[in-house]
Amino acid sequence: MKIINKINQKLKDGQTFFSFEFFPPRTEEGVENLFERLDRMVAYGPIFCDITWGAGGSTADVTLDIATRMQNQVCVETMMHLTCTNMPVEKLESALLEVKKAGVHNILALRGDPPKGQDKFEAVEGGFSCALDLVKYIRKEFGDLFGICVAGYPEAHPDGIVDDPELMEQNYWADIAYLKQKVEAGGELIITQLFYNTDIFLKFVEDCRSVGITVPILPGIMPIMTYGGFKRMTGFCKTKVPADILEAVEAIKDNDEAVKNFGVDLGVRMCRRLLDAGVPGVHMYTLNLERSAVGILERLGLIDTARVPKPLPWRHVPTGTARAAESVRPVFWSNRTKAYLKRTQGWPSYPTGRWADRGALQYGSLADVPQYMRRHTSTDARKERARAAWGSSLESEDDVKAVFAKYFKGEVKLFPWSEVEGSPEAAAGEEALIASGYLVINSQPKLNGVPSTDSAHGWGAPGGTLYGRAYLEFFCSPAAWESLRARLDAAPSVSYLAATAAGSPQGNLKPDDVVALSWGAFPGKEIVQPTVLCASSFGVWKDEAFELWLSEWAGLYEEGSPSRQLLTGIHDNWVLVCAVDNDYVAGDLAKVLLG
Ligand SMILES: Cc1cc2nc3c(=O)[nH]c(=O)nc-3n(C[C@H](O)[C@H](O)[C@H](O)COP(=O)(O)OP(=O)(O)OC[C@H]3O[C@@H](n4cnc5c(N)ncnc54)[C@H](O)[C@@H]3O)c2cc1C
Ligand SMILES: NC(=O)c1ccc[n+]([C@@H]2O[C@H](COP(=O)([O-])OP(=O)(O)OC[C@H]3O[C@@H](n4cnc5c(N)ncnc54)[C@H](O)[C@@H]3O)[C@@H](O)[C@H]2O)c1
Repeated sequence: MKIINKINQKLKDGQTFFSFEFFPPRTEEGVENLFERLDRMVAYGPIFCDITWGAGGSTADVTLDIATRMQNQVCVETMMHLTCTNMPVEKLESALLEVKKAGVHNILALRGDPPKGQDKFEAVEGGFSCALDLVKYIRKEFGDLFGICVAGYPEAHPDGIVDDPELMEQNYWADIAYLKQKVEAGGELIITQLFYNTDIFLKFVEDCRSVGITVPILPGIMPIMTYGGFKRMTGFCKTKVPADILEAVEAIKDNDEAVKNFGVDLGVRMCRRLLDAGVPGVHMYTLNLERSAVGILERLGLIDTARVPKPLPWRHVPTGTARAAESVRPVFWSNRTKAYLKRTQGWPSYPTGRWADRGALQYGSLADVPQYMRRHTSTDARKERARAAWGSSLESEDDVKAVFAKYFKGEVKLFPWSEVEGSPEAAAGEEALIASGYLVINSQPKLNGVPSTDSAHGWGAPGGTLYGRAYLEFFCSPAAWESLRARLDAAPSVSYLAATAAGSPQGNLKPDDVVALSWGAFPGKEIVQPTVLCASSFGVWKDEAFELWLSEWAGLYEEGSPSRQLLTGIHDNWVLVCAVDNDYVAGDLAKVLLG
């Protein structure tokens, strides 16, 4: 969906909004860290996130890949920066075709800075010499498909900043006249260069309006995070820093913590002034860091880190994309959303309703998701981190059990069966179950009439009432399975499925059974039923769940080592069980399992 349409809706509803800008990290490790941060920051509900295009096109492939993953895996409306530097038209066209295919339909069209070692911008052969040409090109070749944003300079573009006041004034107005051309050619939104004097920004907006530029103008806010970074950036951009700010920063320049805190205080003051003056939203230059941008927004009351909004129990897909209408997902992937989205790429949604044919669900093969099968072990640094969390060597099944226990107590934040770092939502009885030898990998608590605003289990709009059947999924040893199976068969309200790595699923659910696991009643709406246990998907999931023993965990240790043998043995012999207690009022699933 075009970002401008989302902004127009916010303007109509009188709601303030914010957005986050990121840049492509230089290493693979950095990219993975960025995605973890994105997961956390997107949960706060930015209206969009954008990713920069490295100077001179140096990060083209990484930027394209990150933009694609942001839109389709992190599920946030994404805008990609694109510049003309070193980009002949054919390269621009192929980049645009690639993002079009990936569903990234918002572009920040820029000229770009001159390549390193060159003072003046010169168009590459067969390329464009200014952002205006790029905007025109995108509109000519792609019609109205892309939402186009352009850059604005409240203090004029640095090339036009000169000492002579008369010439400066001329350059300032020439820049505004040129900005108007960019808008007339198709620019629907303006984001500005950083500034520290809010009066200058407000005057710039007024001046733009005076020449007939009517599109929204978002202030680019760069929180001061380090003294060095602040000096470098304001020097490079020729930013006018008010004397009181400069003095305050100079006085604390050797105290990094004080500089960061000052940056947050200043960001809050600047944004408050801008919002009070009628600016509709703020664009945060995050520099890929969380603390300052989130700190500012929290103090402005635009986000509440203690209550992160959750429209559904799982991350929703941006409106306007093919998956936007999706409202149901199988429970198995609840901690592996990205792998699920990858394996179901091309589905409009999980088939629901009376005529849905779930027997024919076509999941992508495991080979399509290598990135997500080695989430915690994809780089040496990650392997190191995972070994620190799960043990540098494992001697017995008790050592393995201890890792699960620590994860559910929140003492370990990494887990082979979860893409995200953090502590799982507590369900009933995991501790006792793990102590009894059940290696729990997923669970859902029994809910019977919990308010949708509940701090632990809430999701959806306020005013709703939530229900859920207790669900537990775990590996158990072949010896434990014998007696457990008899108890599960005898329990009147329990449905279950079980399988070994090599075997087919067995249990008391039929292949086309679907059990509702969570549902909510909201005023004026039909029942929403976002999580299900889908029997036909279990066969697909169990291969993934077993494979994670090997790709995420056993692979940390040397071939032939006792640790690797231990984990491979569990993979080869243990049973994966998923069980649901249909009695969400009086059922006690943990009791059935413990016997
Ligand atoms: C929000 C934002 C994001 C940015 N992101 C990136 C990024 O991801 N990657 C990156 O490399 N750089 C980025 N930049 C920097 C940007 O590429 C540079 O500032 C560059 O020097 C100018 O780009 P532009 O799109 O503003 O250029 P343009 O709009 O083309 O303008 C450049 C200058 O030339 C003048 N000019 C150009 N053509 C004409 C004309 N026909 N008539 C009159 N005047 C003209 C303009 O007035 C202006 O002074 C970003 C800048 C901003 C503000
Ligand atoms: N608003 C901007 O003007 C802006 C934004 C992004 C990038 N850029 C320029 O693009 C080029 C490539 O940037 P990169 O992402 O590869 O790495 P980088 O290391 O130069 O910049 C890292 C990040 O800092 C921020 N940033 C950099 N220059 C900025 C500026 N002048 N104003 C506001 N924010 C700025 C952006 O978020 C950028 O992604 C550089 O020349 C950079 O200065 C400018």
